[in-house]
Amino acid sequence: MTAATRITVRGDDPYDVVVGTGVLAELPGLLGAGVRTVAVVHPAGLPELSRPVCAALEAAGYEVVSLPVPDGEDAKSVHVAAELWSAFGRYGVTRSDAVVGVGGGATTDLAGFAAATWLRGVQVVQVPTTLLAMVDAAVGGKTGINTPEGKNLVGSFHPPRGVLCDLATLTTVPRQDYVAGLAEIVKGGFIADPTILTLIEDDPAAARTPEGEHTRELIERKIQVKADVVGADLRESGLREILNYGHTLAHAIERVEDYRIRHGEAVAVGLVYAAELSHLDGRVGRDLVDRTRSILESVGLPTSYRREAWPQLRDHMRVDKKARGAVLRFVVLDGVASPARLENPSEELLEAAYQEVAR
Ligand SMILES: NC(=O)c1ccc[n+]([C@@H]2O[C@H](COP(=O)([O-])OP(=O)(O)OC[C@H]3O[C@@H](n4cnc5c(N)ncnc54)[C@H](O)[C@@H]3O)[C@@H](O)[C@H]2O)c1
Ligand SMILES: O=C(O)C(=O)C[C@@H](O)[C@H](O)[C@H](O)COP(=O)(O)O
Ligand SMILES: [Zn+2]
Repeated sequence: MTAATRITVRGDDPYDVVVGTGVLAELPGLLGAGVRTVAVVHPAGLPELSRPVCAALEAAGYEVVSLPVPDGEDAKSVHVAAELWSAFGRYGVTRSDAVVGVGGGATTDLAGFAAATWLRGVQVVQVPTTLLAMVDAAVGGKTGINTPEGKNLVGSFHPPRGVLCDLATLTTVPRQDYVAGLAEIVKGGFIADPTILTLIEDDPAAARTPEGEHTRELIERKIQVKADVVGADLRESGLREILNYGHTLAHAIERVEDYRIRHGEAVAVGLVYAAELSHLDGRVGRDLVDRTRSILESVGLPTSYRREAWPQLRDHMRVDKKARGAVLRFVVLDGVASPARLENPSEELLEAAYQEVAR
């Protein structure tokens, strides 16, 4: 066990992100007063993650309902959400009760969405167990599910009551899933915290493991970036869009792949595309694009995608949430830690940037 760090997310309903190793005992303290029943939503195939959570809650006197859901992205569907709503009804989850989401970002997105919609909103505490979920998905209150038309198209802003990141859970995360989480950390480096970039550049091999010398610092720095942004702009009326850097293309790739590519891997390609757009629009030098590619490749993330997919990708980008009518809007960079918006880029620019990531 290590001493816990508490990162506070400000806003109308502030909450803490608790980070440490062996910190599960902190979980009951994150629930609000008056909770009796806790519905624990978790991937069906990972009972070793949900069992200790349920046990800690039972030991603290809560009535615990264990609700297994499909693994990964398959959980983010209206059908699975409907099954959770039925279960909440059967087990009598009331407005004074709580949902706890345990798992990767897909599970916490679904659990948050189910909590946001049940009885028009019950409290949720997130217990992320992947790198990506700790540094991004579980923090900030964006919840969502996918529809046949695209990624996260249905959802709500529903901040958690608290977030518990037990770093001990990271030791079992498959290596490729762990590395995928680094894409969101690198994103945080480019939009806001350049120290993240130098920490990875100094020792990329260490960054790839939960045991790395700077792992905890990388995690806490990225959580701080996210906390600062969502604390100032929960509903993405402006500033929060910077967290979407790289995501316009990434979500289109995920849709084209029918979600059989990891979110973080698609984000890695999307980060290179956004850097290329920034360069071709005359905002940054080629060095920033090269640095983006080099840092992502140094940890084993992809930086290119199929050339022939462009027409399909372009079509899917239409439903990006930053679009306004037919006008596409991108987060780009004017430099490291200097995000900006690119509105209504020409088709030529969009395609020219894609040619640079195409293989
Ligand atoms: N809401 C947000 O702000 C936000 C931000 C970023 C990403 N996301 C979403 O997060 C999702 C991606 O999250 P992810 O990368 O965690 O993927 P994921 O949830 O699919 O998890 C990856 C895999 O790891 C398994 N797993 C989880 N914890 C484990 C553990 N401790 N040990 C072993 N296996 C474990 C999962 O069951 C899954 O098979 C996407 O749906 C993405 O859209 C949301
Ligand atoms: O928190 C945010 O805001 C983000 O954009 C973080 C992203 O990493 C995340 O993938 C998010 O779910 C994308 O949001 P969307 O609104 O484009 O679906
Ligand atoms: Zn993301």
